[in-house]
Amino acid sequence: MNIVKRLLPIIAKNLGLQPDALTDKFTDGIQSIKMNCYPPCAQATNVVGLSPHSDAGFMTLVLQVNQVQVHGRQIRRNGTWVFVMPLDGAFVVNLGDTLRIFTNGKYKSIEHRGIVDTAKERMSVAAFHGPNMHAKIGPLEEIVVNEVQAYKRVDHENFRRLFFSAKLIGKSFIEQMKLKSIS
Ligand SMILES: O=C(O)CCC(=O)C(=O)O
Ligand SMILES: [Fe+2]
Repeated sequence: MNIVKRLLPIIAKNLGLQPDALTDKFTDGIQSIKMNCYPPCAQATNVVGLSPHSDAGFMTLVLQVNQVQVHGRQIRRNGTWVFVMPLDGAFVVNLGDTLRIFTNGKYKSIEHRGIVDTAKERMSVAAFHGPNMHAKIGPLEEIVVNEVQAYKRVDHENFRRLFFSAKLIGKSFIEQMKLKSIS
């Protein structure tokens, strides 16, 4: 959580906001950890490792824990799946849907998926970071005074309920959060 907290004033500054614009939301913010294991599969091209999705939280730090350089992770860029190779000792940072919503779409959450290898096992640890449960999930007021609000504003609890009841299908979850008047 400390890494994310250090990035908050930098993101706020980048958006032209006061440095503490995001700080309060991350007092007692939520952090959860998930471990992923992708065993090798001879029929790798016929199976799914992890379905395409964007993470619902604010920011995810992903660490590949075994040192094998495998083609295990892809992001979708301009409609094409691109491999993201791990760097030794470095996190991969995913921007999540909550960051996208807070910034009214200025920061894009990234669609990604897990790929299985024919010969090598891959393991990763994903640390998901989100605001506290009192924070509303919606575009920051300071941003939407000057522009059209693109996403709904909901209670954090409802937001999480919506996410966990949705299927992991690409960007379908964030689509639900869009306001209908926005194409
Ligand atoms: O294993 C990976 O690199 C991806 C993990 C992931 O996207 C997730 O757990 O949400
Ligand atoms: Fe993910």
